[in-house]
Amino acid sequence: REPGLPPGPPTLPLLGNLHIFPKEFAHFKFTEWARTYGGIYSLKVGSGSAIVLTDAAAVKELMDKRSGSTADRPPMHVADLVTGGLNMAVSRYSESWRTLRKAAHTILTSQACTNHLPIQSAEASQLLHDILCCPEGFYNHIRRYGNSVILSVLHGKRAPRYETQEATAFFEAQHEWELVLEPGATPPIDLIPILKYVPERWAKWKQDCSKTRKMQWRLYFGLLDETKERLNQGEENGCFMEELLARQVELGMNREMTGYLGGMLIEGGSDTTASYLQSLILALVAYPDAQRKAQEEIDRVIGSHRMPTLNDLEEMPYIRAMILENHRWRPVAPMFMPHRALNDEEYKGFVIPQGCTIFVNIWGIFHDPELYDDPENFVPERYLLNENGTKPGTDGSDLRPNLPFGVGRRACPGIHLAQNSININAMNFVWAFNFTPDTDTQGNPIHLDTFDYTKGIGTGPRSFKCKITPRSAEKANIIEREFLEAANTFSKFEFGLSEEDKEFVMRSRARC
Ligand code: HEM
Repeated sequence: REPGLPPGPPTLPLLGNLHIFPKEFAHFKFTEWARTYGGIYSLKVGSGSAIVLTDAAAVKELMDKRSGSTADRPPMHVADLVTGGLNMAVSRYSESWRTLRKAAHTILTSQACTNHLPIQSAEASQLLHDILCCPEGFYNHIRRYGNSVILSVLHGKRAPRYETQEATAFFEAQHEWELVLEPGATPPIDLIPILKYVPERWAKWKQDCSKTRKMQWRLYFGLLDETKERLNQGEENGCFMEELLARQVELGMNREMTGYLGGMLIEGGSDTTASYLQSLILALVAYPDAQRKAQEEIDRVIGSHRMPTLNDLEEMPYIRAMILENHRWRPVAPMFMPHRALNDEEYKGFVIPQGCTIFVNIWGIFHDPELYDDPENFVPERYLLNENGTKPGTDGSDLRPNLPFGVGRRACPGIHLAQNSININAMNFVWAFNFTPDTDTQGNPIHLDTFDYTKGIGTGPRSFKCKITPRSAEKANIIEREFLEAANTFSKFEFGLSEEDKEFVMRSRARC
């Protein structure tokens, strides 16, 4: 370990800490080390260094205030092979990243997302309807919802079923992409660059990259061409890609960048939103008191005769607290995405060397007993005390409520769209349903493992079982009615549907 680096676990010659570097669920090990080595510590990976931040003040200073110096991403050769360097989330802090990022900000403004609320609310009403008709399928209904919202808002084309061609194509391409990105799936190409030159026929990982690239291209550029076709025929529906195509030259985007931006935003927005909502259901089942309090509040504010709308949230401090608590309890990206230092930085006497990888261990911060009372449990009440949920007498001013969406120049550009989805559905869920544990053959509740999560940079609960029942016949009727009324909003996003999709749409609108 070079002088000036923050402390960290003991190293071995040549390997550094490589032999103990966690291959999965790194946030748990990183948090354990933080409790020993402190809020800023370092890991040696061969001759390279990684800095792990589990300290809110350090995150604020280094990642937000000095973002110009910490907004790079570590090089990832496999990502470049698949995306040609055009995936905004993993691409380096480069000219093309800046162009893509600017384009994303141009379309995903708060106002633009508000303009798309009708389709988001219509999709949310289908989600309630799907759960009402087939509660045991809730996990995939939510996944369909997450995907269909982003497909509609971005590409103007919705996925009425989980099996709709575009949804399936996305889930399959995404699965391949995640496999390619998984640590250990490829040789350490970024550490030993000569491996890049192994011919494809001898390198399975290169074949996997080509396969993933083809799958992504087919979907992303297929959607782009469909949007162009609709524009040519004068059938605009106001989706974001239409705007992007119209402003392509002004934004400095070529065809490849436009197609990839549209595609990578599906990646960024689809399963993240779904994972958040799946975690919320897990929490509602595992913490019945919190569920009851949220229901009491929504009953008081809304009653039984109508569904909630986004404007109602202002009147519901407990549900707002529950939404923040779900971000804290099970963050969708427990270590954000790795950043990289562009320059040497100095912080509290430590050196953060140029070129090092920086991990923001948001899990460790959100589960720090120094900051939060009873951090392992889902306790929305903490966010009624103050906006950061910290325990009395603690200074939480280095935190901020939107911290789960990332830091500095890399912070999530989809935050407005995501928050609208989260807010609408969180209210809908507690208004509409009771969520209880599944039972065994003797009728005993089955204990839920609230740590059974998927691996990866973005994580969510693995598929789990629970019982979901409507809270009243009146509410079930309102859900049916709202879903039928949504048909109007859906109609301009339902073109080119397969025969199976058309039949599904007809059947689902005929009866539950
Ligand atoms: C619950 C929902 C979501 C959460 C919690 C979330 C969180 C995050 C986080 C933590 C990052 C990494 C920030 C960093 O490295 O500092 C990120 C990046 C990103 N997110 Fe989201 N996100 C969500 C939804 C969305 C949606 C709906 C979209 C698209 C419409 C989206 C698009 C992106 C993109 C493109 C990036 C990469 C930004 C860059 O590297 O410049 N996300 N998000």
